[in-house]
Amino acid sequence: MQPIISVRNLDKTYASGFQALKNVDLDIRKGEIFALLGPNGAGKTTLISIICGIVNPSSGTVLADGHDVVAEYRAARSKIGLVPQELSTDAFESVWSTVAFSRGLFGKAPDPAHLEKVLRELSLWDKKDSKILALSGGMKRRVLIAKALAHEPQILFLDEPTAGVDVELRHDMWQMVHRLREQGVTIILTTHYIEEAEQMADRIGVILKGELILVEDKAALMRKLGKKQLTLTLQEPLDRVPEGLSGLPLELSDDGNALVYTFDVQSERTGIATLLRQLAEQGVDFKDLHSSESSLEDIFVHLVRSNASRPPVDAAATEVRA
Ligand SMILES: Nc1ncnc2c1ncn2[C@@H]1O[C@H](COP(=O)(O)OP(=O)(O)OP(=O)(O)O)[C@@H](O)[C@H]1O
Repeated sequence: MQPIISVRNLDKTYASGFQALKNVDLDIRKGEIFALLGPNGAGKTTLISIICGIVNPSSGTVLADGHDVVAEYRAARSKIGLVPQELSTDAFESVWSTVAFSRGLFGKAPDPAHLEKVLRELSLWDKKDSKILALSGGMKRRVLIAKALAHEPQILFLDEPTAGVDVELRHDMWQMVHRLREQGVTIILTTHYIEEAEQMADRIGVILKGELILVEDKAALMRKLGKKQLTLTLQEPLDRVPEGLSGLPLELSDDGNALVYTFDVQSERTGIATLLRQLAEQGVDFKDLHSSESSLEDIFVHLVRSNASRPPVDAAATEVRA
């Protein structure tokens, strides 16, 4: 199937000389939930802004549903809904008129029934006549989503959708995302919250210093990079890992009450049988054991750390950062 978004050889150097994106290639599949992860300043917003036609690329191409986002801006943009991080709408407008205006921007005929559905789903219906300025921060976030959905986009971008929102709104957003996916909408979200990506995404892309260093199915990513740990709670505390066990990937907990054995999820042989035999030989008794798997967060921290020593993408980057 043709990807709904196709990014090729994308570079972005801002006027300051700062290279925010370097040679990004990315295909987004129709109907998937794609999470773009990366630390502050990695280039997530820049990438989204280019796909949405708000920022021009320095080189490379982006097609949204087959339309070039620069050459065929209007056609491409009409397929896309963008929920930005901040509201830059007229504070004196009512919720209804600002959302209706957003729909009109894309040349869509008025459709009060659709707008009502969107506002109801976002628990904004009883606020439809309120002025934006009179809304709470959370309600303003809901208005941003309503605006993005007003023209029935096939692709929805959510830039840090749940940063600073309360539990209820976060829950509502996740539900909304799943509902939209059921309707066939493709969703791309950026997030700092690994938990969010872990719970919601089908695929994950990791962006670091302007480079997309990894794109993977979430399940495969967790299988590939995930580690499992087996924790053995000891009968008697130890003050160090016994000599005879020193060749194994074992660590003693700080209080000396548990031994933690780490192994690859992928590898065929976990070494657990050997571990248990050697423990018995060394006379180490345990009263309990449990295993746990690394979270996406562990994987992400590991990725960022192991890439921390990479050189910046160009010399200008060093200057700006210095
Ligand atoms: N208009 C601009 N001019 C110069 N540099 C810019 C401009 N916009 C962004 N940058 C720089 O480009 C880099 C990437 O910024 P971007 O906003 O894309 O990152 P991000 O991954 O979205 O970060 P965050 O998680 O903090 O939102 C940053 O170092 C930023 O300072």
